[in-house]
Amino acid sequence: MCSVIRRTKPVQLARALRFRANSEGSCYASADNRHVSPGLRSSTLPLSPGLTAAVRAYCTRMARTEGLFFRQLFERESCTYTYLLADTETKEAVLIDPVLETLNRDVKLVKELGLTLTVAVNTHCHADHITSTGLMKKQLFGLKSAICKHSGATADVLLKEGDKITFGRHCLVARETPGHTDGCMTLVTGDESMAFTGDALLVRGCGRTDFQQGCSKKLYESVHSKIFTLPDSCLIYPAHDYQGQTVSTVGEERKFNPRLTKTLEEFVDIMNNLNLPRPNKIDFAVPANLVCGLHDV
Ligand SMILES: N[C@@H](CCC(=O)N[C@@H](CSS)C(=O)NCC(=O)O)C(=O)O
Repeated sequence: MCSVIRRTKPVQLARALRFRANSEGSCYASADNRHVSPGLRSSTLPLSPGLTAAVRAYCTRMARTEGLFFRQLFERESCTYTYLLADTETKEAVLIDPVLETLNRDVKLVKELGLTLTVAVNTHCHADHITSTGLMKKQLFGLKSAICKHSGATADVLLKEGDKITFGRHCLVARETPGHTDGCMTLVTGDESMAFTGDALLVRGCGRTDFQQGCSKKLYESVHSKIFTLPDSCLIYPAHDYQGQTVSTVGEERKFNPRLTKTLEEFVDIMNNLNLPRPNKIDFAVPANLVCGLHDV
């Protein structure tokens, strides 16, 4: 941590982070906000240039792309991150991996911000929670659902390698990253500054490969060829985190990921011995997600 941050008391840092969020509208301390007083008012807080720079460096959840609104949202039961991106001028927006439990929160936010949500995309057919894309389409006129064509799921848009989801002046480019499931995609911003990796790559981890067409060899190849080839500075935004980590970078994961820095053989061995319990909701989440979450609604 840089020296300016080290000298800053936690409450000052929290205020500073919220100030940046309010003034730029492109930063949101989602998971950390759970520990910040909701009544904290920060709009009058002056920031020295040094602190501004430090906060910028610290708060990597800020979009670095001019005119790109970005917000990371959290669903606590499944520890899923949902991401809202929008063009600050045209207000066209895209939502990544929305969860049924937080449907109302997300719809309310989109409406409050005056955004036109054009696409709600799932990075894959999730096994641990039900997507809200189907129900959200009933609430937001014109919204289209999207998922990878190899997922086996129905959606308005079936994506394949290289397809672009455009919103205003920005876009997300689909990279197929199978291994956790056959239909996993990583969505990369047009300038390669951010990658939404779903369950292919997690912060210091990766998705499990023991169900839903999981294949550890495929996952290793996907991450190395489609994610680790992005610039080192590219921010990694995963679909889940179980330890409160919110973001990483390609450079960090290439160096420090305890699984993917290993050889293929060692990786396969690690993945074969994770011994994780089955996700609690898998038996009804998968069939529901194959139809955008509308199964038996
Ligand atoms: N306990 C949770 C499921 C936790 C889990 O298995 N997470 C998946 C991603 S969601 S299918 C995973 O790949 N984890 C990798 C890891 O190393 O933890 C539940 O019951 O839902």
